[in-house]
Amino acid sequence: MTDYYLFVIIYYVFGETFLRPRLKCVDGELCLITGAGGALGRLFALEFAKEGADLVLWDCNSDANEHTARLARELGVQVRAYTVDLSKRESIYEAAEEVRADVGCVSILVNNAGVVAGRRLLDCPDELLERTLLVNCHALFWMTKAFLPQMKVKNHGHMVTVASALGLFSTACVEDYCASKFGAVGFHESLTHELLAENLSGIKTTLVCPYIVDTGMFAGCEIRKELRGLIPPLEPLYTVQQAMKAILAEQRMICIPRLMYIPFLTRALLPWEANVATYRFMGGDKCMLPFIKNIEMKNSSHVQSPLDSSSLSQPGLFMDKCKDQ
Ligand SMILES: NC(=O)C1=CN([C@@H]2O[C@H](COP(=O)(O)OP(=O)(O)OC[C@H]3O[C@@H](n4cnc5c(N)ncnc54)[C@H](OP(=O)(O)O)[C@@H]3O)[C@@H](O)[C@H]2O)C=CC1
Ligand SMILES: CC1=C(/C=C/C(C)=C/C=C/C(C)=C/C=O)C(C)(C)CCC1
Repeated sequence: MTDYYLFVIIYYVFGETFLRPRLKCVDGELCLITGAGGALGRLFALEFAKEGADLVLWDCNSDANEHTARLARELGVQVRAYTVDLSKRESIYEAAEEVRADVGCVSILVNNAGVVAGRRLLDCPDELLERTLLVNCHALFWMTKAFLPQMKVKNHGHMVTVASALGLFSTACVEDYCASKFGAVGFHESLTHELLAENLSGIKTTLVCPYIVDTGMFAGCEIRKELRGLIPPLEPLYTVQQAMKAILAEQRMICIPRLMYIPFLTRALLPWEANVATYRFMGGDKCMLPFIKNIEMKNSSHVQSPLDSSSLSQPGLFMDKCKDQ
């Protein structure tokens, strides 16, 4: 018995590190992507379309979502776009009903949509902090309740959670975001254990934890100048291609780049003060300050108008277009 588990542990440690995994085929699967109008969501849609999966695209930004849908249709797959506000449970359940009636059972769910308040906690309107938790974390509950039951019936499916490196270790001034992404990681892991405990081995899970990606969401966030060449912000396409490889290999988790496993491990292994010293040395302690300053500057130079849609996608701006729907 002990020998068996020892063998299994060694097999997976070395297997995952050294063996080239076989990639699964998702041709003909129905894949739902949230935040599909955004940078990574759009790229996920196009990568899944290239693999032959039909798509259901959700976003609160109808124009951006439709744009993704048009691009994906050009690749020859079936695509339906839905305007959904993920911060509202009812909006999720209603859209899920519509999807079931329109196209049937979703077999791959990519929970990708995410937001950040982008303000210092004490300066941030409560609603903006709440929104981060609702979109990045609570929505995972409702999405799972809406789509997992059909996967369970067939013991077939794949749940992908796009979390963040900031769901594995944290930094200053993004309390809302870290709380939501640590929540997403915990949710994802617990769900994975539950599926395994129920012997539902046909339902796969993948957790995606990227470092800064050059999509504009964290524009300005930077570490110490001398180290920026060593750990540069990630290209969006590279990020999604790495995530796709992990998904198709049915890998349980991926940090992008792999270097991000180091702060994840040292957070747990080193004494707190040693981690603080490392953060200070690498500029990880104040990396969010220029990002927040950026948003403050945009907010202060912006005359707020409900008709001015250019303001709405910027994090930290109090007007939230989703609220108007
Ligand atoms: N960019 C980065 O540095 C990193 C990002 N991530 C994660 O990757 C994911 C994608 O990020 P990225 O592509 O950069 O972000 P984007 O802002 O480009 O895309 C997010 C999309 O989600 C949409 N969205 C926001 N709120 C809601 C809502 N309430 N209901 C429905 N849709 C909503 C956005 O619409 P709108 O634009 O109109 O608000 C946007 O289209 C997020 O989960 C993010 O946390 C992880 C690590 C690093
Ligand atoms: C804290 C810290 C670092 C910086 C991390 C950063 C800057 C992460 C940004 C992540 C983002 C923006 C994720 C979005 O989801 C280092 C230098 C890697 C190592 C030391 C600890």
